[in-house]
Amino acid sequence: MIEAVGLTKRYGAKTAVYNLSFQVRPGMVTGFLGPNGSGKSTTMRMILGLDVPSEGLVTVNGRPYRHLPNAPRQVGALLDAKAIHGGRSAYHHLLCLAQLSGIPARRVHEVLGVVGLQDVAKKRSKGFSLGMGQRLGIAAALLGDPQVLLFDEPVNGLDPEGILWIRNLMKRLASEGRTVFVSSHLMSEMALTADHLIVIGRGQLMADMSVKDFIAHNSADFALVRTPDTEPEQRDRLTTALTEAGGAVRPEPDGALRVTGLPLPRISDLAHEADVRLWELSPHSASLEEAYMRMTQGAVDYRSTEDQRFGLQAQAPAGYAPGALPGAPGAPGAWPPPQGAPRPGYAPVPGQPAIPGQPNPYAAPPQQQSVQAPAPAPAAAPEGAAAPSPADPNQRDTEDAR
Ligand SMILES: Nc1ncnc2c1ncn2[C@@H]1O[C@H](COP(=O)(O)OP(=O)(O)OP(=O)(O)O)[C@@H](O)[C@H]1O
Repeated sequence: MIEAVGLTKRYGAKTAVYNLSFQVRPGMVTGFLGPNGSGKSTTMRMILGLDVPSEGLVTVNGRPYRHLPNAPRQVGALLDAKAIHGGRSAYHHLLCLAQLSGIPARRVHEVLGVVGLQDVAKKRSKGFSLGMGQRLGIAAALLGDPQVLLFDEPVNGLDPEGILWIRNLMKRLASEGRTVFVSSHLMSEMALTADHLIVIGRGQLMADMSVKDFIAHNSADFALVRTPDTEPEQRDRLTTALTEAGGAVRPEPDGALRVTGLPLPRISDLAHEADVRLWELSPHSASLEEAYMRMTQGAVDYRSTEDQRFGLQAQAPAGYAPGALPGAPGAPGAWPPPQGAPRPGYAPVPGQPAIPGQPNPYAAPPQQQSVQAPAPAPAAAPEGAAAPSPADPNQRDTEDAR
């Protein structure tokens, strides 16, 4: 179990992590998500005692990492796969680590097999591809057979086969009762791998909940409605009828209508009453990626001028005056938003109005949830965002089930 309480890290004037409190429990894979520069690596470094918190505390199995007896046997981590002495072979790299922690040499052979590097164990690691380096880093994390594992972007550089392998590995480690904490930018991968999510934005906790709840709380279910292409007036008539009935209607690029706020049978009845034929009426749920984009919209430091994310927001409620892009000073999505102001950077929280005093038209049935509106904290745009790496060939491990 990993537990953070009021964890804060400042680098001079820069607050990288602010007042983070969360628990990472054993027996499940917990995904750690956040935009570039949101403080994920800093948090992981503090968990591992590589950075000292400015305030607060983080413990592993009840103790700060530096106070853990024989820490490498309790905690394994992949932080930076490139942090390897390139002149050493994979075998010798692992053997050195094992000897430092009193781990028997036979364990080196075991982990080389687990990660599929047994055939290149004697080769110098400087000739390794990015994916092979990732596997070597994972082998090092597994060396002490630890109960707690941290992986920072473990699928970085892995090809589809490698990604599948690591997905299965993490699930297996969690099913053995271990604590598995993994950061990733790949939402589709997290949706398949993680059971639970901790999401941060600009160093602050934004969500701590199951993947299922996260999607339910941060995405509005919607209906896709399609009228005959050849009769645009039917589409206009239906748009009017649905809007008058309280639905929010947004045209899709392919000519369909995306409708929120009305149940499917009601849409069907309204179409019938308006004498409109339907070619499609289908229910849809947002993906984890869409839910994540909606939640973190206001907490992104780096954004292309061609970024399409704005379109992922739920349509603004009546009376809402859109302004500059979220994050711009003085814009509705500026960080931190003024007290009580609408938050265009976030999907309306289910059960809560997007604008105080007005109903939330996209609301799912009210449920208990723990999305947190970050408290004001000093934050400035960090430098140097890492780009995802292309896939590259990798080895196959001895435990590959396929
Ligand atoms: N040693 C340091 N000195 C000064 N600032 C730092 C240091 N380490 C991190 N930061 C800053 O703290 C912020 C959080 O960085 P961090 O690397 O933890 O984010 P991240 O979420 O891991 O980002 P990414 O997803 O891009 O890897 C960034 O603004 C970064 O520039």
